[in-house]
Amino acid sequence: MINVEIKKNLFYFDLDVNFDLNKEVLVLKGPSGSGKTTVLNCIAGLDKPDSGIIRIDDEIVYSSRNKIDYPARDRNISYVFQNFALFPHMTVFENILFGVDKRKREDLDYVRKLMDIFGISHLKDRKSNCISGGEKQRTALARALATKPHILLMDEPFSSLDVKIKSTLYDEFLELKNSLDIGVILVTHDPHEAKVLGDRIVNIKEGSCIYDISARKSRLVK
Ligand SMILES: Nc1ncnc2c1ncn2[C@@H]1O[C@H](COP(=O)(O)OP(=O)(O)OP(=O)(O)O)[C@@H](O)[C@H]1O
Repeated sequence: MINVEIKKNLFYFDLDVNFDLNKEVLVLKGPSGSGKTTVLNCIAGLDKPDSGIIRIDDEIVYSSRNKIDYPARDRNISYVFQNFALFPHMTVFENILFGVDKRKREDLDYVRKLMDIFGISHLKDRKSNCISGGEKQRTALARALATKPHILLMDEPFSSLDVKIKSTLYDEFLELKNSLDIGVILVTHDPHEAKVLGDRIVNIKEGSCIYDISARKSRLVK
């Protein structure tokens, strides 16, 4: 589904990562400054590797050798940013509709369904700067899924939330992920979150991948 083999010179070390993603949740875990966000940005087309190749659904979206570099909008990827990046002057509904073809009735119905699933329908007309952290997280996730991406990138989306809200959102996220059948790359510092949500964990240390197959095993034996 996605294959990443990229190198990039960063300030203190070289990023050199190499992994595949299928329809699963792959967790990128590692200390602050180890290169996790840079990897997501390169996959999304918001940053550029120095060399390498990125394939999405068997299509090459980035290749240094062949000088291919698809813009972000053509990669069929959605991105949930750490601070959610909602448009504060827009309502919850307008935020989620952003990027959706509003002329298509089935797409509008899908947006309403997502709002139901995430329990935010009652906030439809509320400005997004007047909702709680957990509600912002749900809105950001609904917005990311509204465009029906093949890949979902999430950069520490739960980090600013309290423990109780986090565990509710973990359950909602896993339920939805199973029904959507998409690939997810989730960046986190939190070992518990990595274990609960990840099918597979890739640790990044100073720009290099260290694989950890234990997470997948522990999920399989449950
Ligand atoms: N455009 C850039 N060019 C060179 N170096 C960069 C660039 N952007 C970030 N860096 C450096 O690359 C390293 C990795 O940064 P990155 O934001 O990817 O780390 P991270 O693992 O996501 O960190 P955090 O968990 O704190 O968000 C840092 O040392 C940073 O200073």
